[in-house]
Amino acid sequence: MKEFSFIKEFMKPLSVSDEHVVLGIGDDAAVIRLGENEELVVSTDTQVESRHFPVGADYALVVARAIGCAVSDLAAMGAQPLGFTLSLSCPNLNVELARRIAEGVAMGIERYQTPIIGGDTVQGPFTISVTVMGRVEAGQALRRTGAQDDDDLWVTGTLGGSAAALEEIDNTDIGNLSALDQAYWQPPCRLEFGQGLARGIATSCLDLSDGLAGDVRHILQSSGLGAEIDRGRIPINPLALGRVGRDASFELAFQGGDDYELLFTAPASKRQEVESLSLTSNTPVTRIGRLNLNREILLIVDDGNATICTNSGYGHF
Ligand SMILES: Nc1ncnc2c1ncn2[C@@H]1O[C@H](COP(=O)(O)OP(=O)(O)O)[C@@H](O)[C@H]1O
Ligand SMILES: Cc1ncc(C[n+]2csc(CCOP(=O)(O)OP(=O)(O)O)c2C)c(N)n1
Ligand SMILES: [Mg+2]
Repeated sequence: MKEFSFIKEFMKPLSVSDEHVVLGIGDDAAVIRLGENEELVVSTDTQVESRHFPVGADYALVVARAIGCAVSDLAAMGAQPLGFTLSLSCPNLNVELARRIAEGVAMGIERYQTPIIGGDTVQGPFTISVTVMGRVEAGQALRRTGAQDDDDLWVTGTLGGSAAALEEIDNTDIGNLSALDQAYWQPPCRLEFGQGLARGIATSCLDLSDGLAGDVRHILQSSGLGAEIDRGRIPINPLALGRVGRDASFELAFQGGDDYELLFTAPASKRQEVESLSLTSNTPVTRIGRLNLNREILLIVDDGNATICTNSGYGHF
């Protein structure tokens, strides 16, 4: 069974909204009402050795990246980070490993502007779980739902760099990462941009972890809409393009995953606001397509020819 069927069919029915739970299972994070004006945003993500990060990688890099991947869900909700907890499972623990973990935590705290507030430490296979908490003004959280017919589809940054780096990750020397390696090890985490989008600009938003081809479907499915994406507009990481060429880098950008950029929708009337937010937050942004009424169908337009995309991005199981 696919992870999304498991979540939808078995877990989601157990989650009910009540006066406190504004948003339960199914989005990048849950939203809990605290008072009149504030909501708590909570999300958890687990990283497993050899599945999410290469065997033998420097643990400082692994831990800092895991924090970034988790905080990225707060960016996708337009939330301001409040803190994170770190649950660690390691086969053994010595002073050297402890130092690497502590260095990674310190890097993550600094890079992603989020304090550590707790965690858990157990023996077992290398696994890291990070739970993040953030705040939004009541009713402001960005969701995967909410896109409207004719909305523009936008993406931040460039795509495919992380997957290209991962194809040849042999160097995890923390002091000597290439610019392409950084695309994998240092998720961009668009916090300021996400918070700006939540101030009435975006109609829906998520962060790209499983690849554009798969993740765009979360927006389409939850709004009952389709989309047309202009293949030539997808912003491919130039270093990935240089390394593997046009077609292969397109595949990495489209379905490689691990980009942690934001994918969002906004009405055409908000184009100027998106552009000026991009400037003030120093976040590159590209308009890659438009939503339409063709239920959940993704069309890729290339030189005037349209093809239906059946690719569904990264999946566990
Ligand atoms: N085992 C689980 N039990 C309950 N909820 C889950 C479980 N696994 C995932 N979810 C929920 O399903 C939704 C989608 O999860 P996921 O695809 O991991 O999102 P993301 O890519 O933002 O991390 C989230 O709301 C998440 O909290
Ligand atoms: C060693 C290694 N191989 C392959 C990948 C590619 N990969 C693994 S999981 C994944 C998807 C994102 O992980 P997931 O647990 O689904 O994160 P979430 O969507 O919950 O944020 C990708 C692209 C990787 N990151 N590391
Ligand atoms: Mg997740």
